[in-house]
Amino acid sequence: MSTAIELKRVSRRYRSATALQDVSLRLEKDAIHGLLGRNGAGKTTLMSIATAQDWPSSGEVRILGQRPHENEQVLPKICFVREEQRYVDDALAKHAFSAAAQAFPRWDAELAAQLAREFRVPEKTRIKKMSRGQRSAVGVIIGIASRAEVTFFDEPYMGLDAVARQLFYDRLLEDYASHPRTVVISSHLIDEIAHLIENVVVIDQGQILLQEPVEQLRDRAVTLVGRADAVAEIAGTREVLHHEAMGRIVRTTMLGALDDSERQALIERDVEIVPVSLQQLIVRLTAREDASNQTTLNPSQEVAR
Ligand SMILES: Nc1ncnc2c1ncn2[C@@H]1O[C@H](COP(=O)(O)OP(=O)(O)OP(=O)(O)O)[C@@H](O)[C@H]1O
Repeated sequence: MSTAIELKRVSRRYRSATALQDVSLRLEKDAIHGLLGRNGAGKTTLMSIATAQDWPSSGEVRILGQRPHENEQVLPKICFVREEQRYVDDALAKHAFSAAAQAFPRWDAELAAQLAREFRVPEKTRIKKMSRGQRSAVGVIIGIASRAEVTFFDEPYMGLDAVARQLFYDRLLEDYASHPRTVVISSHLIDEIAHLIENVVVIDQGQILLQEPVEQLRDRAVTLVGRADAVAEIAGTREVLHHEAMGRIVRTTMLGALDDSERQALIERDVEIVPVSLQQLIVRLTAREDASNQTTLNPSQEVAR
């Protein structure tokens, strides 16, 4: 595995808060990673430090094997799309795109123009005067068309409607397939980006709680729907993450994969196996992790909104 992003014991302390606490992380090159966590978990801080827009209080960062801070060799290879991006006062979208063309060597102007039409970005409205969704679209277009080797999207969907969000996911995946690169997306909409990401990183209170390939994570649990006695029989001594009863029918999410004989037994007893929601699984697993870390969090608190 080749590493694109590496943090070694990175901390970021503010006078009143510790945003990152001794974070060590290696993210694989040419993969799409999801950075998930509750409000204030440290996602933006981590991204700001990895993209050299902020300095760590201690620890080291390597992007494509180099320190990114004040490094003219590696900075053009990094794109950071964030909500509070500042633009020149009277800038139109085309001005932001020209600036991006200067900043990113692999910029594709035709792709940017095509995306601007698809996202319906107005040509003659100053970015400052655009709606929130239109401004987000400008950022998303820059993130995709920059083709930067390492691209960070910090909650890129703010203000984007459902059609525009789907367009973002589709176009990002298409362009990623033809131009592989390393992408990190922070999001609260876990199930919405689940099909996009290959690797999940969950951060909470400035620390990494979980890092795992999505497929592996999904295999950790199953959800069964069927008669209570049949489901209980299969569940056996497995750890139950979630349980709902609807009359005699129950819906139970439990840890542990099923073997062939258990699958056969489920068919015979008319118990259905349904896909586990990644959002549910992460919420439950991190609540468990929190409890075992003996933090003061209430286990019912959720990682995602
Ligand atoms: N400039 C700052 N001064 C003081 N504290 C800060 C500053 N920036 C961030 N923090 C604190 O650091 C912690 C992490 O903030 P960060 O913005 O990284 O979280 P986040 O995971 O991106 O949250 P959200 O999902 O709400 O955007 C929070 O407790 C926040 O209050």
